[in-house]
Formats: sequence, structure tokens, C-alpha cells
Amino acid sequence: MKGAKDHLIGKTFEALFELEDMREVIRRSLPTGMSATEETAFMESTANLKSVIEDLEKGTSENQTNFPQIVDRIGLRYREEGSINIQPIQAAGRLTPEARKALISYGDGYSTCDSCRKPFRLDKISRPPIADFHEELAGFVNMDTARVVPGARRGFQAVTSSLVGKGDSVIVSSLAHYTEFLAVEAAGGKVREIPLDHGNKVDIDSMAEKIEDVIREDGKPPSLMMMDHYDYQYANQHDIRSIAKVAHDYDIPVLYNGAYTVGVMPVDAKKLGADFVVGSGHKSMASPAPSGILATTDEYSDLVFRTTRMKGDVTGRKFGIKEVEMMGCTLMGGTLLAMMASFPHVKERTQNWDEEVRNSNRFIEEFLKIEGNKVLSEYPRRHTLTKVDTTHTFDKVAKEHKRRGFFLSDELSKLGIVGMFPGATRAWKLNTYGLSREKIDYLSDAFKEIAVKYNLNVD
Ligand SMILES: Cc1ncc(COP(=O)(O)O)c(C=O)c1O
Repeated sequence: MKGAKDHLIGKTFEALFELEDMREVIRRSLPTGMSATEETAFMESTANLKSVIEDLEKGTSENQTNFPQIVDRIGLRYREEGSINIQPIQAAGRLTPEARKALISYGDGYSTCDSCRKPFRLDKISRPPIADFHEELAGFVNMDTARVVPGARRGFQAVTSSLVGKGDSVIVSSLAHYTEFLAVEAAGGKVREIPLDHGNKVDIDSMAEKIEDVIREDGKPPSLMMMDHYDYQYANQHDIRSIAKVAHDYDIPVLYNGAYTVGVMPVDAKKLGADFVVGSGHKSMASPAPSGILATTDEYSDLVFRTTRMKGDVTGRKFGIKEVEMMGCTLMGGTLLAMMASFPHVKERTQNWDEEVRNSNRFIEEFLKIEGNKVLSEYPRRHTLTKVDTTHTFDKVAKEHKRRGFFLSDELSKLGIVGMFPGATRAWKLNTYGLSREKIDYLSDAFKEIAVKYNLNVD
């Protein structure tokens, strides 16, 4: 087994910082009104960081093994640059350097409004090329029209508010995200869950029966079906194509929840049979929160993106072009521009999805060599997010350890691995998205090293 610590100082962090670049970003992000002394002190702290990095590279630092802690001490929060981050929901949302710069440049709330000209709507702005970006987004998921929204949840809400009437039923899976429930509730509807099969997948065989139940009880079919391609619990893959086919047999429109797909893997919504696609920028598109997309077909775009018909009864004012569900405009500053800045990279990276999945399996295969470790998600993996069970291994150690369950995240953190829910040693999730082959191996070695240290059996 390779020495995890040696690895940490070397290859794992070789692409650590484009430090000069970061200094420039930091300099530009300083709050206005900082005194000259404060600014100098701040910039010196980054100079100090540079010397620590040089020390580490030369192997002269006393504290070689505690890189993230050193960075913390300097007072900067270098998350993904300074560590391997296996946090389950952050992995594919981490910003590109381009997004960070855009975030700063366009940080003022209404910065995109500087270039808003008639017809005065966000998705019509041509400089910066926001209108083109919207077209590209629609093409990216193979839909006809797309809008940016403040998070996937606001995409759900726009659709439920357009399609779901008071008391209507909406079909979801038994692994649906809570935000789908809230979106249905906000529209006055009720959720009806499709049960799972033995492999924790949506039980397609019971769908028709559920729909028939709704028809009998409500006197009409459900007004919408919302389905997660990969659920947030296990990241199991659900057969959207077959699911959508059943829904369409009953003329039920299908919302495809791509929170865990759009931005990490190719998504062809028409091929999948979706009527709506929702994606999450901060989860899967290397974008800041809150951001996301809602895309649909020509059949539904006039409904979901309907423009206002309101007229002031005293003034007679009208705001014709503004879309009701979008509240006129959505992401008006750094969030959108950062999303756009990451987009070329995001498009490209979806082509590497197979490699990401291979890496996920490569890690799990090694992780399972710690005798007693289990995978609760479907295996082999079809996603980089995985739920594992370490009740018979690390949890046993935790019971005897003075730090209890925190020992595991402590040990990982010493090795530069962050993002594990502190204290979790039974069933927990991790995401390997974006880790190079080398980091995957480092991660596997790190878990095995910790296992050996605590006398667990490793194959
Ligand atoms: C499956 C799933 N859908 C939707 C959401 C909500 O996404 P957002 O934070 O972009 O609103 C999440 C977020 O955790 C999720 O896991």
C-alpha cells in the first residue's frame, strides 16, 4: 500500500493553486473601504501561504502532513484546492477558476442589467451573450426552450404552479427529493409515491396500478409526474425512458429531475421522453448557488413561460414581456455569469462521464477490501455518488474511540480528505466526482491505511 502521506505532499496537490491567479482574485474581492494597512496584511497572508507551499514542496515544513490545517491557520479557506473533497452534494458544483472570476466581476446584484435593452428581459440580453447561452442550454439537454432558475427547486415550482391545480395528484418516486414535495404542496396538490422494488429502484410494474388508483380516487389522472434520474439517497439509476412511457400512456407530462445528471453526463431529454428538464447549477454545473435550469418542449413552453397579462387598474400599466413563473427575471448577476463562465468546461466534462463512473467503481472495489464494508447503492456503480455502510468496520472502532464517530473524519482530515459528514460511521454517502485516477487511488489507500491502523482486516 502506498504511503498516503507521501502522496499527499506530492502529486495529490500538484495542481493545487494557480496562486498568482488566486491572489489576483482575492485582491479584486477585497471589500471596498478596506484600509491600506488591512489590504497589505491581507495580501501578506497570501504571500505567507505561498512560502508555506514552497516549504511543503521542498519538504522543509515541520508540518507536512497537515496541509489543510496550515491553510486554515493562515486564515484562508481553500477547500477543494487544499483537500480531496468527497462531500456528497458539493462535488460537481465546485466552481471553475473562470466562474470564480466571473462571480467577482459580476458580483453586483443587477450587473447584467447594465446591458439590458428592449425587450427588457434577462434571457434576451445579447452582451454578455446571455441570450445565446439560453439557446445553448436548451440544446445541451435537447429541449426547445430553457431558462435559468434559482436552483432546481424553483424549476419544480414553476412547473407545478403552471400544471398542478388545487387537490391534483402528482406522481413522484419513493426516493423523491423533499423539494419536489414542497413544490407540489405550494401549488395545492398532493404527492402520490411509486414504491421501490427490491433493488431500491422505482418499481415500474406498480406504476400503472398507482395511476389507476389516482384516477379512481380523483376522477382524473395525475396532472404531473416528477422523476429523479438518479435519486439523492442511493444515486441509483432509474429507468426514466420506461417510466415516461407509462406516464405518457395516461397523457401525464413528465418532469425529469436532472439534479444529479445535467452538467455531469450527457442528457438527451427528448430521447428519455421528458417534457420538462430541471437541473441544479450548484449541484452539477460548477456554478454558485442558487442556480439551475428549467427546459421544456414547444408543447409546454408557452404555458410554463407564459408572459404577464396583468394591467394596473389605475395606471393601466402592463409589463407584457415579463414571464410570470420567472418573476420577470431570475439570475441577474454573478450567479448567471459564473454559470456561463463554467459552461464550456461543463459541456466538455459530460463527455468524461464513463471515466468518472469507472473511477467511482475503482474506489468502491478497493473500499470493499476492508472486510465488513458494504455498498448500499446499486453495484457496480452507475454514478459517482454512493451510499456505503461501515457499521461492521469503522463504527466498531468508533464505539471504542474517545472521539467516537468523529475519529474517522478526523483521520481523513489529517490525510487531506474532507467532506465526510463528521461523526458518521454507519451509513453515509460520498462522491468521487472530479477526482483524478491518482486521487481515487490516494483516497482508497487512505481508507485502507486508517483501517489497518485500527486493526481492521484489509484484503
Ligand atoms: C435529487 C435532488 N433534486 C433536487 C434538489 C434541489 O436542488 P437545488 O438545491 O438546486 O434546488 C436536490 C438537492 O439537494 C436533489 O438532491
